[in-house]
Amino acid sequence: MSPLTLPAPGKLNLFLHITGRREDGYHDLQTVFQFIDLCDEMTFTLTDQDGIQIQPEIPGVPLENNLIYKAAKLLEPSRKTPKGVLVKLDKKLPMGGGIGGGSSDAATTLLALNKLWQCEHNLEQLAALGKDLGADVPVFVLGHSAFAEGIGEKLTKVAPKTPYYLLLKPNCHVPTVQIFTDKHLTRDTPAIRISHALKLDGHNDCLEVVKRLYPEVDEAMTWLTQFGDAKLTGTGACLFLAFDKIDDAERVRASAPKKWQTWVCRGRNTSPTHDALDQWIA
Ligand SMILES: C[C@@](CO)(OP(=O)(O)O)[C@H](O)COP(=O)(O)OP(=O)(O)OC[C@H]1O[C@@H](n2ccc(N)nc2=O)[C@H](O)[C@@H]1O
Ligand SMILES: Nc1ncnc2c1ncn2[C@@H]1O[C@H](COP(=O)(O)OP(=O)(O)O)[C@@H](O)[C@H]1O
Repeated sequence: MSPLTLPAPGKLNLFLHITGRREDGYHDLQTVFQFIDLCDEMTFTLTDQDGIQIQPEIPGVPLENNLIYKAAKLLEPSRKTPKGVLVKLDKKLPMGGGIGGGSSDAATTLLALNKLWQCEHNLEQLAALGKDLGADVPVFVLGHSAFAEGIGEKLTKVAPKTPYYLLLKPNCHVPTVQIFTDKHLTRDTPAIRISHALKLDGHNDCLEVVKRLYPEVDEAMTWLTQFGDAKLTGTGACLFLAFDKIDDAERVRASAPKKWQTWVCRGRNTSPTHDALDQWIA
């Protein structure tokens, strides 16, 4: 069987409203997830030797903690072949930036190995398997932009506009749990109806807490806001600003302070992983 190469896209939270807190500490939220065409690239090759290998190692992430490894382990019991797998990872998505690279790698692994190992799960089964790896895994598995509710698990397909985005990463890593446990986080944004999700100019309830804890995010937000309605994705640290024209996005990018990593990318309402998988011939 030929190797399978797939992109694993990042995502943006076009807004993120926190509408409540549950007894188990998890938060009720409402958000719109949209994919971007900035992607990790993953190549899956079946091996005669049993086992799951990942190359290169992600610095600071032991093999057993790598979400690719965890996703592969979840599928091992249902594989119809004794073969192992070698996963080559070309990491392009910044880690811990709120663009979901780890979750996307995990989802892409589930989709790829479901084919290569002939596990024969449908997308709903794969999404259910993946959700314990991270709240964002199901949306990547299902492969369509979505309005999410509950703790992020109730997904309804939506198709927001697909502008160009200038994506900016301040030089800090924001742990999701730190933001969700901060006493200053507001948790009382009134719930909206899905019919308002794409009309309303939503906000990100995590922003004020993230800016307070990470002055560099505050500084980057102040800089990007000069050019328009900049937003934080997820719990940060990445910020983004939408543009109709790629040239405008590139112009602002060229003027960004060099201490920050920046990208120009485009919103996508279907996952590039699914598009590539549909074209794959074994
Ligand atoms: C809130 C989002 C929006 O996209 O943030 P980002 O991670 O993308 O920044 C995600 O859903 C996060 O997904 P993920 O990072 O996979 O979170 P998980 O591993 O499921 O949870 C990490 C921690 O965040 C908190 N958490 C997460 C989701 C939620 N609805 N309520 C919470 O309180 C919990 O403390 C949990 O232990
Ligand atoms: N394959 C992977 N890619 C990225 N991060 C991973 C991976 N496996 C485990 N991780 C861990 O997950 C953390 C969150 O990663 P990521 O999904 O990129 O961030 P976020 O949820 O903020 O978008 C990383 O800091 C890293 O420790």
